[in-house]
Amino acid sequence: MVLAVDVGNTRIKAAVFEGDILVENFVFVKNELQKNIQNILKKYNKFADLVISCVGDVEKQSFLEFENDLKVHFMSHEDIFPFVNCYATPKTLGIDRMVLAAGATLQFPNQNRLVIDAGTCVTFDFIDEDNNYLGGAITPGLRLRYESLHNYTAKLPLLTLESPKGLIGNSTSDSIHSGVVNGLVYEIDGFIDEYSRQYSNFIIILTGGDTEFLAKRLKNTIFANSNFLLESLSQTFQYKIKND
Ligand SMILES: Nc1ncnc2c1ncn2[C@@H]1O[C@H](COP(=O)(O)OP(=O)(O)O)[C@@H](O)[C@H]1O
Ligand SMILES: CC(C)(COP(=O)(O)O)[C@@H](O)C(=O)NCCC(=O)O
Ligand SMILES: [K+]
Repeated sequence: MVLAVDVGNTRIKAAVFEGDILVENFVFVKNELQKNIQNILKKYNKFADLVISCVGDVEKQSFLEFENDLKVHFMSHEDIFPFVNCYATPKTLGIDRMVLAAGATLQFPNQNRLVIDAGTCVTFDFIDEDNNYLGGAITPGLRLRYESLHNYTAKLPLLTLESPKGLIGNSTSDSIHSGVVNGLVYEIDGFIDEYSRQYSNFIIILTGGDTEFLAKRLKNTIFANSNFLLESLSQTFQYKIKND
């Protein structure tokens, strides 16, 4: 069994894999990392590997204490990936984005792929049909947009995610919900439309904490899978073992 852990900038996601099958998944916050991992290890008690993709500020040491129980692998830029990295600054590319690109390459062979990860930030990653990772875009995610409006103004309240009542916000809160939610939805659809002008055919994968909320609001057809990063992490790890 493999325990895959994704440390994002907001939350930590973990999933238990038996071969390719996702058996159970977990979400927790940074300061409950060790307690949660311990509980998962105790519950299944037959893990061989712990594989981690980390872009959040969690110390490596927090995972190394589990080395007595299983093998601990941190995905890194030095690993083998199934695509050619054409990013001009490959060493600064988020390891989560590399894992997403690897998952898209392995799961959807011989086609152009656009991966959209709606987490703390919304990231776009494009891998062409020849398996060249070209790059993409980074923009603030939904919660970050609400927080920025509050943190950088004197008068705007901090609101939590809500469906806008319509296009035209008729109060401060309605205006914020329309701006944040409609704004991101139009942005994503706008990006997809622009990609469509350059590439006649590509599949779109949407993942991250805001997947469900966004999926039903986009006009474009996408393949929505909240677990895509964890599944990709497990697949990238298997790929690394086979090709090392
Ligand atoms: N319990 C929660 N806590 C924080 N964010 C949440 C929660 N549930 C859903 N979200 C949404 O998930 C997004 C963050 O996604 P996530 O995948 O956890 O980010 P990251 O991978 O960057 O840690 C936020 O924009 C927020 O709207
Ligand atoms: C862009 C990110 C902050 C996204 O993080 P997340 O929203 O998943 O927490 C992360 O992929 C990162 O730190 N990237 C480094 C810069 C780059 O990818 O070019
Ligand atoms: K992201």
